Amino acid sequence: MNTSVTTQKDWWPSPAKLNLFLHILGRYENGYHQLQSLFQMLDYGDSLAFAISTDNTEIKMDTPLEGVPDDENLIIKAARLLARKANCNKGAVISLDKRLPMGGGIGGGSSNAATTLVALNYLWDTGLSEDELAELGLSLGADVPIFVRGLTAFAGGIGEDITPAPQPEQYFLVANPNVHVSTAEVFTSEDLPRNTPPMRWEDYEFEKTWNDCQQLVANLHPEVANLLQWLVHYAPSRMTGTGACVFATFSDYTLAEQVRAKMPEAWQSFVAKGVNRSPLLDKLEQQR
Ligand SMILES: C[C@@](CO)(OP(=O)(O)O)[C@H](O)COP(=O)(O)OP(=O)(O)OC[C@H]1O[C@@H](n2ccc(N)nc2=O)[C@H](O)[C@@H]1O
Ligand SMILES: Nc1ncnc2c1ncn2[C@@H]1O[C@H](COP(=O)(O)OP(=O)(O)O)[C@@H](O)[C@H]1O
Repeated sequence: MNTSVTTQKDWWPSPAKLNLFLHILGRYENGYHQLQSLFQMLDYGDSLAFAISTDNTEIKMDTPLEGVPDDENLIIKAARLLARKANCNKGAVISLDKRLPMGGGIGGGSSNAATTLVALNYLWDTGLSEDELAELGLSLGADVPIFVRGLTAFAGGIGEDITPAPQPEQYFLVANPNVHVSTAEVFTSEDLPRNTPPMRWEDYEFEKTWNDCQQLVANLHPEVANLLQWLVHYAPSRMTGTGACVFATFSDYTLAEQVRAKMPEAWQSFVAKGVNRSPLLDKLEQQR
């Protein structure tokens, strides 16, 4: 008799974001930059599953991430941080289904950390509030709180000062020029503009904004410039975050897919819908 039992994994979404614009206003004394941005949540991303243990406190990946040792994986860091903060005596074996390019400016690592905090807080029953999770997340990266909150939002400060900003329904063709851009490298460059005047959120219009990192990154990596030049032929296009991914905006899904079909194969790409509420929030609500 076959006694093996297969239990289906319960997957938690870890969505990508786009920075629809990114203005750099200045630099704080600690080296971090004061910015203004619009973080658009997408319905597309990685997924994480958590097997909880109640008899030991071990936290480990069962799907190691190529090039990222477990001790440096933001998923493991987030889980350990939560366990410490909440004096948790449980463990977890974590699976990651990675779809998002790493270091692409679409927030994969930060989103993985936020999903880990939100999911384990529920599965371990550690009872932290959303504010407490966002604060914990900030110590892992400037982008983690916005993924914990899970809303399309304007962000100020270093990215943690969040104002929800629902956007009209749009589709995004997101493409990866296959170059890795380090966020730290961009922010330490002498050539980065750092003097964009502050903008009132109510004055936001896509056409009147830009990404202050785009020119620098396009100069450093001609592939980014080539990709932008190709996309802008079809739709308004811009780089996200500190790069290297680039997006083009469409009001129609089919049109976005048609342009994607024409794209040279060297550029990996996907079409995603912009959402005002992250799929992570929906997943959490389904549990309750
Ligand atoms: C600027 C954004 C826009 O989304 O770039 P992307 O990483 O998404 O491309 C993010 O806020 C990045 O957030 P995140 O990637 O979490 O940043 P962190 O790990 O905290 O910091 C990475 C590096 O960027 C610098 N940094 C980050 C945020 C900020 N407001 N000013 C900075 O100068 C830090 O000095 C650090 O060396
Ligand atoms: N779980 C993770 N997923 C992705 N990257 C991770 C993860 N843990 C650590 N990292 C590191 O964080 C870096 C930035 O990753 P990511 O958040 O995907 O890019 P970006 O901040 O440009 O959107 C990666 O190059 C990688 O070294």
